[in-house]
Amino acid sequence: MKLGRLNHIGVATPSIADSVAYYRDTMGAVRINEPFDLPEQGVKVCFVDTPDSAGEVGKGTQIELIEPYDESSPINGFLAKNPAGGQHHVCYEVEDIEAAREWFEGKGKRILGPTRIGAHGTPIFFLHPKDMMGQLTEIMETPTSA
Ligand SMILES: CC[C@@H](C(=O)O)C(=O)SCCNC(=O)CCNC(=O)[C@H](O)C(C)(C)COP(=O)(O)OP(=O)(O)OC[C@H]1O[C@@H](n2cnc3c(N)ncnc32)[C@H](O)[C@@H]1OP(=O)(O)O
Ligand SMILES: [Co+2]
Repeated sequence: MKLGRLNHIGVATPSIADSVAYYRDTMGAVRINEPFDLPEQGVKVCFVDTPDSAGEVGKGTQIELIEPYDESSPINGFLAKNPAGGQHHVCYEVEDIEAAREWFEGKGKRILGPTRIGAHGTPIFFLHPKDMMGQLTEIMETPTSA
């Protein structure tokens, strides 16, 4: 498996509206996308775009703001421990999601649940933070338009 680009950093928040104000007013983000619900993943989502090395906004790593969708959200435990929110996961792209799954399985890493469709419309899976140097790690297949 070949590690791809850092697609996004997931940031858990009790309020996407408050986080949007922070990225706009304190961090000077020039493009913040419309929030949307992803009930099948138990979260509300909002992407903050950063520029790539050429300065092109929308081509760089994104900040993925995630707020619980309901009481069964997978991020409720994290927010109970970190009520103000904080860095929740890192997400790397790969060319072939099934090959990546086999790669991590072969290394004895715990995969959290099935491969499913993520917020970018491509397949994703998660790896347990205790097997990944303390970081909850999301692996996503590179979008074909990228
Ligand atoms: C927007 C859609 C999608 C995308 O396309 O990008 C997403 O990103 S969705 C993001 C939300 N979804 C997920 O996080 C799914 C995967 N997560 C899980 O299955 C669980 O959250 C979890 C990682 C298994 C944690 O479950 P939880 O019940 O909250 O905690 P535990 O008590 O079981 O935790 C065990 C252990 O791990 C530590 N921990 C928990 N979360 C994190 C984290 N985000 N980063 C680092 N460490 C984490 C936790 O503190 C426990 O440690 P100890 O206390 O030392 O036992
Ligand atoms: Co994510």
